[in-house]
Amino acid sequence: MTAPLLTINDMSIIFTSPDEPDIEAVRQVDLTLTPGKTLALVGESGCGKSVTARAVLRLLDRNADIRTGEILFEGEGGKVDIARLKPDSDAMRAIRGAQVSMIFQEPMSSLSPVHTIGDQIDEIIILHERLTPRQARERTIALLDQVGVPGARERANAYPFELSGGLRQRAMIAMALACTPKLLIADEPTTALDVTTQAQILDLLRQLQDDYGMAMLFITHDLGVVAEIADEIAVMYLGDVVEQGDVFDVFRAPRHPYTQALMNSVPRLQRKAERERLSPIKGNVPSPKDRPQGCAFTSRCPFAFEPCADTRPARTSLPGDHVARCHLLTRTRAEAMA
Ligand SMILES: Nc1ncnc2c1ncn2[C@@H]1O[C@H](COP(=O)(O)OP(=O)(O)OP(=O)(O)O)[C@@H](O)[C@H]1O
Repeated sequence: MTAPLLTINDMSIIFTSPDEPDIEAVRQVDLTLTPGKTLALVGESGCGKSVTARAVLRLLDRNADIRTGEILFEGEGGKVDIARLKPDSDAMRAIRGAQVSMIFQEPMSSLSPVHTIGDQIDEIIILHERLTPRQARERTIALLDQVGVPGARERANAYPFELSGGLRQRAMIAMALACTPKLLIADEPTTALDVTTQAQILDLLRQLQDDYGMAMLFITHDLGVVAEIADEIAVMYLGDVVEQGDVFDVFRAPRHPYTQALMNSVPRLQRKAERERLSPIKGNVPSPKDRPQGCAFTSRCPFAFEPCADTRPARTSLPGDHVARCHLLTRTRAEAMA
């Protein structure tokens, strides 16, 4: 078995504000990322996916605090706990952008509008690898070519606004790969693209992962994308990872009512009968300020029973590496009512 590249243990992230109670946006999360594998982080808006990913790069807002836990990274200089590094330290800068990089839904959040894409990629290469400008440019052209930018040598001189959305996304991926990262974090990178371009970008990421052997943390709310790209899945709800495991195991037999509800709310085009039974999840995700003391999903769960509102379910191990947090896995409803 390949050794993990990044292990998050028991990580809780709190947002503080002078006039409001603290918000626990991420609660005791455990995740493992392995070289060559993709972990999809899934859940509705506001459940803590981006906060979890940004913690790995120490790119959290100033009012955030990693209150508990560790983020163990097998870096170039040996194992380091990212949770203990200062966000602006040299050690963190050596990891961010070089060993771990990130791509976003909106390429313009990482591309500068006033520099050519070639200049921007050259700059990163020169910063981290001490090549000459000429060598860096050759590397940039090779990267743009590898990510499928046609006419890479000429396109390197283009400004982002001169490229289509799909090409901009490819340029951002080239930039993220400039220092051959060990981990690529992808935050909804295909959400804003049309389906054809989305499929091409997913293919590209899979191909690059094969070429570079990097681990990937892929944030999405789209289970179709998970099926395309992921090896493992972690389902988040209101800051909790409620279920995680091998994609095949979780898709075949989801054990948490939230995962089940998410899957029932996705249309499967090839199965008309199932589409007719499509059921959206009732209600809305509560604000983290109103989080139930027990299971985060209690207020929307059709199976909630006596312990759910007050007692947080433990992580229950299921066959394989499948884990879920639900009282139904340890007690049946009938038992609890007896
Ligand atoms: N600076 C902040 N101060 C207070 N709360 C914050 C701050 N940043 C994020 N949060 C809260 O943390 C929670 C998790 O947010 P996060 O952005 O991780 O959700 P998400 O699952 O990535 O959602 P989306 O899919 O919409 O990006 C949300 O309730 C959000 O309001």
